[in-house]
Amino acid sequence: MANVLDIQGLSKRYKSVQALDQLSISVPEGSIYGLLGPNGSGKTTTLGIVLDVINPTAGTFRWFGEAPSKSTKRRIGALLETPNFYPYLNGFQNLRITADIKQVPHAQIQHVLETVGLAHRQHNDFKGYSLGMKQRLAIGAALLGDPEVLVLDEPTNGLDPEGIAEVRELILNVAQQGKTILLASHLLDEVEKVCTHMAVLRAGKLKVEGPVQSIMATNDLVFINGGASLEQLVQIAQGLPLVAEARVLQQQVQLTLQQGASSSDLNRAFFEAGIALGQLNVRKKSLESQFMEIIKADTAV
Ligand SMILES: Nc1ncnc2c1ncn2[C@@H]1O[C@H](COP(=O)(O)OP(=O)(O)OP(=O)(O)O)[C@@H](O)[C@H]1O
Repeated sequence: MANVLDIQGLSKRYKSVQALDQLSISVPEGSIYGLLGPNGSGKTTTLGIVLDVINPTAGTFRWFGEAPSKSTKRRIGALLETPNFYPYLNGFQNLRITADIKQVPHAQIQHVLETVGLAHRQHNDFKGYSLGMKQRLAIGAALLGDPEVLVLDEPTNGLDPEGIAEVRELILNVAQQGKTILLASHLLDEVEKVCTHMAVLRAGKLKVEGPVQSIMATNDLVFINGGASLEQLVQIAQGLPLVAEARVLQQQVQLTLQQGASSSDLNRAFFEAGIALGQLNVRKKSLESQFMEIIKADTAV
């Protein structure tokens, strides 16, 4: 899979604040790529730089394998801030103004309204739209010009649960049309539910990057018991190189495995230590607990 965006060693300094520090990430074509991090971690700065509204202090980026230019810009649709729609114009009329500004044929408006699920409400005034509808219209404005990539900064911020669900569904629909989506979010849940790939930023530094599935698949929690006392199991586990952490937790032993180690490796290691485990259960850690660990690991350094 080709990358639509390659970022190399990107840094941004605002006086005393290092907003971005040597960020290198790649966004694969067709992915929904989540830039995840707490407030102030550098997400908006990253998006601003790749959209050419913020100048980097150092580093480079390439869109579609090319240096950024007017022609690469035309292939990108972006929503960094909520656009100022006219409250007394309807959805269609508002998009027509955007289409004129972007010099996009009006013929595209209908298709965009259908994509964002507002075709049936296009003749209603913008002021009567729900928050979710307003945000969907804003995404529609970014889709005018039929861009290959859609860049969204915190697309569900400030929405009610219904609006959040609508926007998430829309993001998935747009991705199904073959577009790549790069979004910034501080919501783990959002990235977990919507994204195929992710990068975690903390204080401008990249902490982890990869497919969401593989990031979530690492460091599974394993629960064991039987074959020996809980204390003995912990002691043996702590001596095994494939175990990162072991502790007694409610009549079982909870283990975290080293990256790459599997539960069958663990079973074998116990067997070789003369213990036939009575029970072994694997529980995938939530992205949230992994995220907290990534953040903690950083502050501990
Ligand atoms: N124009 C600016 N002048 C000075 N500092 C800035 C400016 N823009 C951003 N910063 C600082 O750079 C750091 C990164 O900010 P950025 O907005 O990129 O983070 P973010 O992850 O998008 O956070 P948020 O979700 O709060 O917007 C923060 O410490 C922020 O205060």
